[in-house]
Amino acid sequence: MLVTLEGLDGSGKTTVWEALQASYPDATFTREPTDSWYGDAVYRSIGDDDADPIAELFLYTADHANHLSGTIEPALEAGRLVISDRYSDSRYAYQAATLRETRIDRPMEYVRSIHEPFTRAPDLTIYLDLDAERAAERSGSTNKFERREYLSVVRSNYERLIEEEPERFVRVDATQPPEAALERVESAIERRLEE
Ligand SMILES: Nc1ncnc2c1ncn2[C@@H]1O[C@H](COP(=O)(O)OP(=O)(O)O)[C@@H](O)[C@H]1O
Ligand SMILES: Cc1cn([C@H]2C[C@H](O)[C@@H](COP(=O)(O)OP(=O)(O)O)O2)c(=O)[nH]c1=O
Repeated sequence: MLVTLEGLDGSGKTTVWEALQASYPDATFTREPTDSWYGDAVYRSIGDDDADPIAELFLYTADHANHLSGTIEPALEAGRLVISDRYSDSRYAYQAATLRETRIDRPMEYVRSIHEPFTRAPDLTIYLDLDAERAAERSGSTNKFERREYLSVVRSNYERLIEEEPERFVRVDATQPPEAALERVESAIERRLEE
């Protein structure tokens, strides 16, 4: 089973992902951007305020393709529970926002269309729900994506994704204390494992 954690920067995904490692010692814990050289290229682009948004989309997508074939699919084929800190929905929400600056219309549909032929949808996606203002504050606004105005567009993109696939997403209030958020996440995973 593939579980993904999504949400704005600062919503507490990494905090939850780290804590889950104690609860699921046999699971495969992974993340995007990855720690491969593709992920290094992505981080270079994140650090470049003038990066071309289309080029950046393809860097993220290359990293995802390699993540899928090298980590996710082998672990799933071995019957393991896989828990990923960010996955395809991050592209659908974030790159759909950056591509607004380009001549591509319907950017979210475009980003989904380039994933659709090869990606694998998660079985469960936990959405850590936090408003853009608090997300920018908590993340420290250290990169170009962590600004309130941009994050509010990303947040509305996530809302669209949830609306389209309500059965895949479980929304967890990220304003509650970390222990309470973790409890909600664990019970959502348990419920899905039992189904
Ligand atoms: N539920 C929470 N309430 C308040 N602060 C939190 C919570 N979860 C995480 N934080 C803090 O917010 C910051 C960002 O958390 P992090 O887990 O790195 O988020 P993300 O991976 O989503 O960017 C960290 O300083 C972390 O300690
Ligand atoms: C995986 C992914 C991340 N991002 C962005 C979100 C973050 O601002 C940045 C780095 O991701 P990440 O290291 O997960 O940041 P955080 O822990 O603060 O949430 O890259 C995208 O724009 N698209 C993507 O597909």
